Amino acid sequence: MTSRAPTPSQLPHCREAAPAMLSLGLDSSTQSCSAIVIDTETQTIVAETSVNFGQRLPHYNAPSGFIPDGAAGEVHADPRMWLDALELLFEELKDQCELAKIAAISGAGQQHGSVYLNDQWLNAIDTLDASESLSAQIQPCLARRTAPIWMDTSTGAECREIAAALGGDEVVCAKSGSIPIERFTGPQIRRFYKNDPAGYAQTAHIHLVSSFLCSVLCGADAPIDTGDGAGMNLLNIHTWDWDPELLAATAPELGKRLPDAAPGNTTAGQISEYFVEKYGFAQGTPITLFTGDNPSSLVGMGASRPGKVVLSLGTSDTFFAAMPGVVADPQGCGHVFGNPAGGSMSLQCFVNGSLAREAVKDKFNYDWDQFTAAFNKTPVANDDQVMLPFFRPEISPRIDLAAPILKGSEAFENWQDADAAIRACVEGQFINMKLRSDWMQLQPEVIYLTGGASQNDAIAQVVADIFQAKVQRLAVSSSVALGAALRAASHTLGLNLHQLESQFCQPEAGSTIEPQAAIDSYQTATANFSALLAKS
Ligand SMILES: Nc1ncnc2c1ncn2[C@@H]1O[C@H](COP(=O)(O)OP(=O)(O)O)[C@@H](O)[C@H]1O
Ligand SMILES: O=C(CO)[C@@H](O)[C@H](O)COP(=O)(O)O
Repeated sequence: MTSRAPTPSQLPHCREAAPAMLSLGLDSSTQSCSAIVIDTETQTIVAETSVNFGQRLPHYNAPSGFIPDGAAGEVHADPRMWLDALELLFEELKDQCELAKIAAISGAGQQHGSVYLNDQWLNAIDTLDASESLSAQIQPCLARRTAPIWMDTSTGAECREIAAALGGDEVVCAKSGSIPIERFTGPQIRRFYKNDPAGYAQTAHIHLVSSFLCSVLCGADAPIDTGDGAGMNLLNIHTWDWDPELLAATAPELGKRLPDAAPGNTTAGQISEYFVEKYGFAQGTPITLFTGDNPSSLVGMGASRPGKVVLSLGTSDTFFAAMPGVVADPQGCGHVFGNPAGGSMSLQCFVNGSLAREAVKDKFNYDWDQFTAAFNKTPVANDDQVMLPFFRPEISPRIDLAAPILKGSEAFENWQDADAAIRACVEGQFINMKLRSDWMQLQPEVIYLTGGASQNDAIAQVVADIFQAKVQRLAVSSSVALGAALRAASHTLGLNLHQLESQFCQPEAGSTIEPQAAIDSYQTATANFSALLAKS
């Protein structure tokens, strides 16, 4: 997530204070890999840095973190890019803070993405040579050159097959917390097994992005935590363990290819010698299981206990909250994931998030300032002209686009009015979000905003107006990495997680945005949106 937190040099005591209780949180999300180091004694941020994949590693040809123009809905990324970014990140981090003083480590990865490894994997990560790069040494272990990620929509047939084998979408949803979903790892594994049986046969281990990176850091196979594991259509959300029927419906002998599933507050291992020698971490530093970026953000937003609603505007837009019990979406669009602090969380994901906003911005060659200024030049609710802001297939609601096109009301089809189109796109996104998140039965008075687009006050104002709720941002904006640092500190240093959340997850002073529009301002626009959607 993009950083707005004070830099270490702006923070008092950050280098001088005795850093006895330092905890490192990592975040490998869609577009960047980020790190934050917190000092739990002085309650300060010691270091923070981020590596943008597209900007820093352009040779992977993934300007937004994924390889563009995949066939048949495929969206993949190169795992070597994530490894190179991790090394760049540690290079930068060691200039900001003495890594030997870090006592606890955890992390998070973009959800659902899967890495396929052959039988050389365990030996390779156990015997890494610090004079070589991670990517060069792990490349020979890749049984599949690239990793399908959460934007991949190529598995419609496999979703139907898994549902049929189990007795319907509802059965899969009751077991796994979600109906079979194209981007989820189980359907992705099934497609790989069907399309490339030889590649599947060579695959000895399958990891999520989170458990892959955790394993590399430990030099040993790490379990998949229940927060991220629930995004696979393979984990049973009642036992929080792999479900034999889901495994059998997905691919043969899948169970032996998966690591264990375990709760997030489990020690994965100790940092491997490679990172001790190359970057100066202390030998034996414990690593807590990694989780998905959204479950991690739940903690980093101070929302791991039910009561707070979080809206993350990263590459995807996600709306989520910790739940007192298991609450599943009757329409089958939403998901139940494990809450890293215990219990579960509900989440609704909108694939057309930041990249859709960027598409409208780029269409008019605007920068973010011009994009933001458009909201001052246009009326709230845009005279009730709405747009269906779907530039790529969407899950919330399900929209399969043969070719990515913008669906809009007639007023926008000719793209005459840039400012109105920008407002219509953003308003369409949040009208849609309000309609799709009703199943969680949350009527938040405050929405906690995070992710790269959360810094945009105009977008935050639209959220406040449509949800008729206050919007707040936190002082530390990298909530995924912060959540990982807090989880590691709690688990390894024995500190109370909720106390850590109240220390580190405070609203940014003056960041509250109140609703300005009248309560019924979006009534007609919402009806128009629903009508347009029904016609599409
Ligand atoms: N000023 C801004 N206004 C709106 N969106 C922004 C702004 N700055 C950055 N963004 C969006 O933030 C997105 C990246 O968010 P980030 O949380 O870093 O993503 P991820 O965690 O998925 O890698 C970019 O795709 C960009 O569109
Ligand atoms: O698919 C989902 C959640 O189900 C996405 O939210 C991914 O987890 C990617 O997250 P960002 O990189 O957009 O934060």
